[in-house]
Parts: sequence; C-alpha cells; structure tokens
Amino acid sequence: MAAVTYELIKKDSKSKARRGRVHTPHGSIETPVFMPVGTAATVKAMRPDEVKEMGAQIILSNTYHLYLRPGHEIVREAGGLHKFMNWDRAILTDSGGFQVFSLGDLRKITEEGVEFRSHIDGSKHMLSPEKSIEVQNALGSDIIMAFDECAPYPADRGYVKNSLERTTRWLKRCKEANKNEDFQSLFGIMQGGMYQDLRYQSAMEIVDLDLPGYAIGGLSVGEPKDIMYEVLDYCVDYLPADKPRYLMGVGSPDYLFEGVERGVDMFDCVLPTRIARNGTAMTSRGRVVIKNAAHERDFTALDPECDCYTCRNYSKAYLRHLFKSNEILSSMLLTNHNLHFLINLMSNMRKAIEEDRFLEFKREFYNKYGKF
Ligand SMILES: CC1(C)O[C@@H]2[C@@H](CO[C@@]3(CNc4nc5cc6c(=O)[nH]c(N)nc6cc5[nH]4)OC(C)(C)O[C@@H]23)O1
Repeated sequence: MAAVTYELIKKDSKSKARRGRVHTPHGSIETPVFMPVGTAATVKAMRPDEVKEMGAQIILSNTYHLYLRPGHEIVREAGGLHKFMNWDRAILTDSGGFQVFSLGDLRKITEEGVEFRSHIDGSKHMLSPEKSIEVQNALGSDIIMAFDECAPYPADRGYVKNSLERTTRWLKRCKEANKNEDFQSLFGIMQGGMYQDLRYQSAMEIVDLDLPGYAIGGLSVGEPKDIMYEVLDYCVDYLPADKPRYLMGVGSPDYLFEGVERGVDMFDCVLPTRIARNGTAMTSRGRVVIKNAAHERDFTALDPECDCYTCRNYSKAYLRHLFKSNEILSSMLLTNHNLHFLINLMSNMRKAIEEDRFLEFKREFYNKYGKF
C-alpha cells in the first residue's frame, strides 16, 4: 500500500469537479487544494504557525534550491525538512527538473541528466533522476516529484516527442531509485506539450508504472489561457480516477476554477506570495495594487469579505504606507492575506462541490471578481 492514497468523496453532477481526500504520513489533505510554495524551506514572509493557522494542509518546496543551498545533506542531518523548517503537516517537493530550466544556467541535457551552472554562484552541477531522488529522500518530503523535462513553449512536435520519451525513461529510473522508501510517494509527471496524441502517449507510459499520483506538467509555461484549458480538457481524462491529479504551477483564481472544473485535485503557484511582495493583493473584488494613490486615504479593509488578520486589523491606507516605505511588515501582511484568500477560496470550492453547486459558485465569484 503506498504511503499516499486518494479517497473520492463526491463528484460534481454538472462538471468534472471532484471533492476528495489525499492521505499522507503527515496528515490528510482535503481536495481540491492549493499548496503554498515554500521554495527554500520557508513560505516567504510567513511563519509556519501562521501558515498552519490559516488552514494550509500541505506546502511545496524545491529540490533544486535546497540542493544548492544549504545542501540536502545538511537538511538530512537536521532530521529532514519537516524538522528543519518546523512544519509537521505534509510537504511536496518538486524534482528540480523544471527549476533547472527556469532558473539555472542550463548547460547540457543528456540521457544521463542535466548539467547546469548554479544561479547562486555559477558553480557547475549535474542533476539526474537518481540524484533528484537522493536529494528528495534526504529532504524526507511526503510526496516527491519525478525528474522530468518540461518542454518549453512553443516547441516543435519532434522535440516534444523525444523529450517526453526521455522523461518516461527518467521516471522509470526515479521509481527504481525510490523503491526502498516506504514513506515517500513518487508522483509521475505527464508531458507532451500542446499535442493531444503526445499527451496521450505520455499519460499511458507513466500510468503504466502504477504510481500513487500523477501531475500534469508542461503547462503554465507562457501558453495562452485557452490553449491551457483545451489541453486540460483531455489530459485529466487520460489519468486514473482513483489517484490524485496535480496541475503544476497554477495559479490565480480563474485558473484554479477552470482546473477544478476539469477534475484537477492539487495546485501550487508562487503567484500569491510573489505578487504580495510586489504590493498586489487578490481580493473578492479583483486585484488591488496597494501603491495606487486611490488608497492613500482609504481607511477600509483590503477586502470587505475577508476575515484574515490583515483585513481585521489594517486599512488600505496603512498597507499602502508600509509598501511605499519598503517596510518588511508590508510583505508579511499582504502575503498573509493572499494565501488566506486562496486557501479560503479552495475551502469554498470544496463546500460548493459537496452541495452540488460548484458552477453556480464559480459564476457568483466571477461576477464579483470582475475581469481576470
Ligand atoms: C504563473 C506564474 C506566476 O508562476 C510563475 C510564472 C511562470 O510559471 C511558473 C509556474 N509554472 C509552472 N509550470 C510548471 C511545470 C512543471 C513541470 O512540467 N515539471 C516540474 N517538475 N515542475 C513544474 C513546475 C511548473 N511551474 O514557473 C516558474 C517559472 C517557476 O514561475 C512560475 O508565472
């Protein structure tokens, strides 16, 4: 029995949306779920007790970053990532494949793995399926992601086909490297670019390995919204219904609604924490750019419908002052609100699916939120 299992609780009658539960060694996760990103073993500007208090059930961290700094051996000696960062709920770690492409100074991709220079100090490194699994085993995360290549967008068919076939060969090596780990569940990642037949091929190849869960990779890489939704329309159906489905790198409220409607269970994205540090808040009335002069004498809360610590205690005028003064508290309060907003949104989506009114809830939200 895998350490991570999926329990389907309710399927929406008018869409592919589904309410479920993912069981892990560090607790159960109610789905659909948004996972706050804690790249370097911290959800930036947040303390773990605040992240827990707002209802986060699982957070994401990154192999690429922790391998480079402080080094996975240090985290192993600290007793693993849960101990090191004082987080006792579930952790999912991405494999480093994508981050090497998006962050590292990519040198070479071979059958063995990927050679790259660190974005921190330019030192040369090699990540392979075996190395990625060794690092994730040292981190001790509950869900570990396969070492894959996320094909760039756009990319021609030939490149995408060769890339997905190598990603499948890498997945088999990941499974072999992880075979002695009882408490860490390996998720496969579907690639195939924007080509339906290649997505099908990738799905069949990874599902054949009978893993505890599957991610849809290769999306949220700059493709237009309608292309992502079109690809999602068929990708979810290629994955087994009795396993969790994870859409990587998504997202903002509209992407979350569209993903949930198409049957996705798990999401992660740097957006809420990243834009908070840049002074933008997600609210029930759309985005609020706090530095705008309009907020200078606005002594009302950021979001009239939000009961987070920030909205209960501070005004837009004060938050604008903090941001303009480049105060650390600005990032803390806006991050707290943005994460609370998305976690609360997912909780309301789960309730709406339970009450068979998901599409109505989506319409209500869109009407209030305005343009995306
Ligand atoms: C939406 C938003 C704000 O998220 C930002 C920025 C650009 O998009 C993001 C998010 N998109 C994203 N797609 C992914 C695909 C894969 C994948 O195929 N494999 C593996 N192992 N990990 C993945 C992680 C992914 N993250 O990717 C970086 C570059 C990490 O920054 C994020 O736009």
